[in-house]
Amino acid sequence: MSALIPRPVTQVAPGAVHVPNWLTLEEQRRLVAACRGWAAGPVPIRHTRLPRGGVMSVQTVCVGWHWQPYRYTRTAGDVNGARVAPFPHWMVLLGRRAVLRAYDDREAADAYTPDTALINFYDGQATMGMHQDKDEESSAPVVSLTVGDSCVFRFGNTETRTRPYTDVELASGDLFVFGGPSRYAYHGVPKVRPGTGDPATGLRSGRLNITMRVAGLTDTWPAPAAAGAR
Ligand SMILES: O=C(O)CCC(=O)C(=O)O
Ligand SMILES: [Fe+2]
Repeated sequence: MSALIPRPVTQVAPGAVHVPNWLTLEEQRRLVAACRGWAAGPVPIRHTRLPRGGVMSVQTVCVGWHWQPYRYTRTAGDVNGARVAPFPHWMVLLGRRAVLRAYDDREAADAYTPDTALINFYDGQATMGMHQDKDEESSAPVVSLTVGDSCVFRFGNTETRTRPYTDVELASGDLFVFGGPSRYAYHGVPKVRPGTGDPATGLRSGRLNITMRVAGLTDTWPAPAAAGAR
């Protein structure tokens, strides 16, 4: 297919849109570099511990608000107690462009102000079970980006974690947005395809996934003063 012809957008379910090859290689490179920085700190990337003692196979670091099962906080009490990195304005703008591309709705795009992102790193074995994203106070759409290895993204229904679902192949640069009637659909990643990513993104192996959301929370206390600033 000619590079000049935009690839079609696929509606997987009402409000759930897949846009293949949305990010340029340069944008993917910049995302990889930004995520590398966040993975190093102030809260290092880690396998999230689950309340019943398990650990997730995916590694996750958050910006804006820290997610741990099943709430958002400003500080990472389950990691090192540090405050998470701020949500950068350039990522707000990227989120708005994503919503505009997915829904072709300027008003919805302009109103979209993501304030948290989960950055997930999958090695060849990592998977994510079927779940709903429902710890946010807002029902604004979730914007998901893939860089690196492809995966099978299973997009289901709002009622059960089982069928009916659609298996979507998400490749490097792809955008997936789910909002509206699909905002609370169950979804998961049953399989990553090792070796399918282009090392030119800066990611030698594995799959990077960034999901932006609107946590919709307000701070009840001011940020702790920096050491020495009292
Ligand atoms: O890796 C993905 O594509 C999905 C990630 C996800 O569902 C989540 O972080 O809640
Ligand atoms: Fe999710």
